[in-house]
Amino acid sequence: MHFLKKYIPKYWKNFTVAVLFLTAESLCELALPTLMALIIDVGVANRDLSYVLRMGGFMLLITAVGAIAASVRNILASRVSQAFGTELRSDLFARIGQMSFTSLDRFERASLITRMTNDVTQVQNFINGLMRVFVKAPLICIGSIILAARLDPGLARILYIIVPVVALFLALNMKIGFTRFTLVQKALDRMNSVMREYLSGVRVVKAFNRFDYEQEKFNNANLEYQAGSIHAMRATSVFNPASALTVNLGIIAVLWLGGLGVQAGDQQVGVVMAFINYTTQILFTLMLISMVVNLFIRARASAVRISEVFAQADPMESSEPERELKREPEQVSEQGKAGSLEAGYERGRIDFEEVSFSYPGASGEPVLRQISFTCLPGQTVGMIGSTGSGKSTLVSLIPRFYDVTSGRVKIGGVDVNAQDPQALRERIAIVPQKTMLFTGTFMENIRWGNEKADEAEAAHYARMAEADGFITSFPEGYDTVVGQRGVNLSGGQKQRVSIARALIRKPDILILDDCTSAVDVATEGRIKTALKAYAGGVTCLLIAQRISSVADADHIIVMDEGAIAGQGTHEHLLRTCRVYQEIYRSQLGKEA
Ligand SMILES: Nc1ncnc2c1ncn2[C@@H]1O[C@H](COP(=O)(O)OP(=O)(O)OP(=O)(O)O)[C@@H](O)[C@H]1O
Repeated sequence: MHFLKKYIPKYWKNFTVAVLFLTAESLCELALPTLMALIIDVGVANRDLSYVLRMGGFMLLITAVGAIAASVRNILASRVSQAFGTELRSDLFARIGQMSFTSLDRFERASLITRMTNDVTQVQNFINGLMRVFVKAPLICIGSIILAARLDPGLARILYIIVPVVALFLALNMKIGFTRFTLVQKALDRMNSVMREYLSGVRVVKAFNRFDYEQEKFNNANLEYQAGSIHAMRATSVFNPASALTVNLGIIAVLWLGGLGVQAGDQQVGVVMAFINYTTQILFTLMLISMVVNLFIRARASAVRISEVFAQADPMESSEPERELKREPEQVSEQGKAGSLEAGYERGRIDFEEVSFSYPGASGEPVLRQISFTCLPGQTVGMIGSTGSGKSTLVSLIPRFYDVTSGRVKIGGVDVNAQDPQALRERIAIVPQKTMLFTGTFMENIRWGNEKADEAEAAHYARMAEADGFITSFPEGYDTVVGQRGVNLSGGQKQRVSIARALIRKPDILILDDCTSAVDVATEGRIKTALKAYAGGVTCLLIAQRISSVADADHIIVMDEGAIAGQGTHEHLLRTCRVYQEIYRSQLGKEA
């Protein structure tokens, strides 16, 4: 839970001020029973009305001071806990944003949402609770014991018994509650996960009429959450009544022994009443502690889950920083020469050298085996192969979404492991296989790729991606709001908007991962012609299912079961590559 340390310097001052007001509030509360004992034993016993009024007025004043201190403390407590919660959520969001795919894959997406929301709230509630009992509880508890002992050392022995017993109950409560509340948070994760999956697949669920099945899945997760919560509550519920019972037994003992003392004339009524007040205050404080202990148990379970996100070691963070843009010229030409006829610095050049890759945590055969190829700047390289042959995985190594298991991926002649992932990605634009648009207008979605680009540029690239036609057919044109994930668009329309979003980035390397699969052949042809004009010095990697999509590429790579089955031009592959011939035959129905 080291992550909490970061917030201490920022909030300790307000926290301390809140605690000071809390101390004032506690001192006021502590003084009241003694004042009351004086009113009864001195004022009432001696029928001294002016003493009663004076002390009564003093009690009122002290109560008012206590109330003001409590209000200020409440305001400060809310301010500190809310500000802390907001900052923690924001830091978590930033941390998740920095995570590599390797780290992200370790967490369920729904679990990350629960951690950012519910878990942060639990910690925030605890901090708030802490400012209600921190200092106050021990102060009132110890102060009550001392003041009660001063009033009557004999009766105080009862307190020496009940306080440790109640403290033991609190400790047990904490120990038993922690594991159970951790399980409750996990059950909440599962429930969120079912909900999230349902919402993202709602069309499929409706198309297959499987709502009942999904409903049952949700109900099961919901019941599991309920059972977990009940189990946790049940396991810890015994401790509060047990504490109350212990204290009440103590009060009975005080009444009994005090009553005997009063009867025998050794004891004053006011003292017995003050003693009972102090005992009740102790009970109240211990209850308060118990409430905060419960908050603490949940907060601790939540803080552990939050710290897992912060502690997620990211292999990419530990690698060397970017240095390729500042390389010495001699070094550049040497690296540039390797495997290339052209020397010098080539930002769009891609080299794969004997690359093998397995997804972190996955067992079995590597997804990619001994991949070697080179894309020269400005080349259009097609990539084709059966489904699951590793095409998307291969291109995900270029922006360093994952680190290779062995071999080297070089961009611009420099190993990607020696480059800062963020700077590297600045130079690459990807149109992913699964199109993703964000809530906002067409214009916002396209300019999302490059904030600096103006509206005319956005329209220019939309035309290039064959998106301008259908965008302008909407009454509000580029200002039409695209629903969440582009829900109000067809698959092909979404693909074209995401192509425009990539083009506006003006990258050194453009990766198009099967992004015209939902576009008709004629439109695809026009996009490709436009891309040729656009490409210039841009290296374009084009993954496709249709051979016609890659046939005119400068170079084609054929993937088969994680390895390269052949590479070269269309004609060369038709002559030499069996896998390519098979794809060609299956698609065109003619012999190669
Ligand atoms: N995040 C992941 N974790 C573990 N394995 C994965 C992951 N993503 C893909 N795989 C596996 O890697 C292999 C290659 O998948 P990949 O998506 O790269 O293939 P592809 O050639 O792009 O397929 P398609 O043409 O269907 O998109 C598959 O066997 C797949 O199961």
